[in-house]
Amino acid sequence: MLKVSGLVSGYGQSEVIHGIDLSVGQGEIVAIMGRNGMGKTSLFKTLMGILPTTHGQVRVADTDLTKLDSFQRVRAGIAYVPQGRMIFPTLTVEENIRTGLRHNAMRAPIPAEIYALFPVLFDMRKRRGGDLSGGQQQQLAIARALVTEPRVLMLDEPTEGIQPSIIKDIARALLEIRQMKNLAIVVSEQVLSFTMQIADRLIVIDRGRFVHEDLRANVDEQTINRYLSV
Ligand SMILES: Nc1ncnc2c1ncn2[C@@H]1O[C@H](COP(=O)(O)OP(=O)(O)OP(=O)(O)O)[C@@H](O)[C@H]1O
Repeated sequence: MLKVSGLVSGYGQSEVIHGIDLSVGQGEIVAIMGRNGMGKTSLFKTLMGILPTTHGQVRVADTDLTKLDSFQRVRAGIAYVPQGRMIFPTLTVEENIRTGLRHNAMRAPIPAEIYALFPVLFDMRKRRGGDLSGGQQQQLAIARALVTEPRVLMLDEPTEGIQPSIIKDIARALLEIRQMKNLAIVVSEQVLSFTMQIADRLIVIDRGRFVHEDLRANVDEQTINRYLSV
C-alpha cells in the first residue's frame, strides 16, 4: 500500500534522511523506532510533502505522490498525526474533526465509527480542543486523520507525554482501526512496550538510515533497547 524507495531529504543543504526504502502492506502495522533526533519526524514530514524530497519516490497504491503537495497527498490517501498532536485549541472537538472531513465538512455528520472508537470525544464534542488532556487530544488528532479516509495512517510518537492507561486505549484503538479499515499504519516511537503491543514489524532508524528490522515475533528486545538507549 505504501512504497517508499531511495528517499533522501533534509533541511536546505543539510541532508537528514539518507536513502530510505520502506514497504507497508494493507492491514500491516510497522513501527519505526529511534531516539530523539534520528529522523523519525523528518521522514514523516517528507512523506507528507512538508519537507521537500531530494531523491527517491513515494507511492500509495498506484499513485506516485513524490511531486504532489501535502493536500493532494492527503487526497491520495495518506494521513498524518503529527508529534504534539497539533489540534486547534480554540475549535471544539467536533470542529476539529470536521477540519479533516472530505465532503461537506461544515454540515456532514461526524461518522459514527469515530465516536465508537473514541467515546470520550463524543462526551467532549462541544468542548474546546485546548481543554482536553494530552491523551484526549491524541485521540482527537487520530480521529481528525481518520475522517480523511486514508489508506495509510502515520503517527509520530503518539505516546509522548501520555499516561499509561491512555496509552493502552490508543493501542487498542489502533488495532481496532486496522481491523475495521484494513489500513497500512506506520507509527514512530521510542517506547518499545507500546510497539510490541501493536506492530507486526519493527524497524530501527539511526541518523537517517534504517539499521535494523525484525518481525515482532522475532524481536530481540535487548537489541532494540540498545539502539534506543545509546
Ligand atoms: N528545522 C530543522 N532545520 C535543520 N535541521 C533540523 C530541523 N529539524 C530537525 N533537524 C535535524 O534533523 C535531524 C532529525 O530530526 P527529527 O526531528 O526528524 O528526529 P526525530 O527522530 O523525529 O526526533 P524527535 O523525537 O526529537 O522528534 C536532527 O539532526 C535534527 O537536528
